[in-house]
Amino acid sequence: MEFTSFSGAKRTVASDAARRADFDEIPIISLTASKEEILAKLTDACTRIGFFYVKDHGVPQEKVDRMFELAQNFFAQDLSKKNEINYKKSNILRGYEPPAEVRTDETRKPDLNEAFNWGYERSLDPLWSRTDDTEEWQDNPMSGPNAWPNFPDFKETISAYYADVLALARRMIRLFAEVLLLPPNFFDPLVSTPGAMGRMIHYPPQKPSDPNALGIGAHTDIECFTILCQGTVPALQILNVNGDWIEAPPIPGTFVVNIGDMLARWTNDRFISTVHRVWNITGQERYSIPFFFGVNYDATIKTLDSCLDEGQKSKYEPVLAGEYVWKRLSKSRLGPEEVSAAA
Ligand SMILES: O=C(O)CCC(=O)C(=O)O
Ligand SMILES: [Fe+2]
Repeated sequence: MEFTSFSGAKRTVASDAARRADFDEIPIISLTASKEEILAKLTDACTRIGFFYVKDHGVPQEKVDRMFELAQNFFAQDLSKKNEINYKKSNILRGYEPPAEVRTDETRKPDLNEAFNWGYERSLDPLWSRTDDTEEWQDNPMSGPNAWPNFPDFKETISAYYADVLALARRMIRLFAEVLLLPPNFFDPLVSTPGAMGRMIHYPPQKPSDPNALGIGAHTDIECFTILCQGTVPALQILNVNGDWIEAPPIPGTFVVNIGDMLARWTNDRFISTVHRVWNITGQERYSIPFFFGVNYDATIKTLDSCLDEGQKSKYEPVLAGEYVWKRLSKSRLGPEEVSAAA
């Protein structure tokens, strides 16, 4: 079987069945280890696997727990209530996505999950909100206001979590800069108002007999990297280099971090953006909270010279971050006519 991701990359898939990851197949990196150890483990994980767990990350468990409680309560509402903020009412795809509408893997049925999506606002960013409470949207297809629901403590709960994960992401991108032998602050000016989107996702249990309808179809992530909080129900699977699906179960106190296509483009695939999917055959409701960290939407992603050998050309054309994210997200969420009308 061959699978083509939205980024155009082709991967071989040996079989639809998944197996448990062997020890060390998805490394666990402690962020309180020595810098030397962190950089060595990150280098290996980013260049060989594209996925790893982080522990000792500094985000308090209470903030995580409150997010999962919020997710359960929010998704328990009637569909009509949730649809008051349907993402099709937002011209930047923010708000509520009902089940079976988004087709992340174009070759299969739409995803079974329902989700709430929100994006960066200065009012959510401690770097800005202490000094400035005006929002200034950048001139690109992804910047703009969120679609917050009328639901108790919604924005407050999300703000508390998002601020900490945003700080963690800015810390991680400094580490990635060092892995790439760049100055640690290389990316800092590019993440002052970053394209940083959060999602709360609910995956209903599904029958194992229909692998064509998945919680979320096979895909690679779009942004630089993802910080995923998995909750307690295992269902995430990643495609290893041999074309085998391996399970990446939740580990208490950790986040899963995976490299996305922006960092793959930046590094000419020295950093690997790995295909993954969610297949929830546990019989339980599953909730997860990914955070997708990209650069400012007006930044250009052009392969770093240090990732090209002398005279080597990049596989990737330079792209404007906001346009790239819009193209990819709208492809799976809007019909082709709506995408060209909105372009
Ligand atoms: O829910 C998960 O475990 C993964 C979600 C995911 O891959 C995504 O939203 O891109
Ligand atoms: Fe993903």
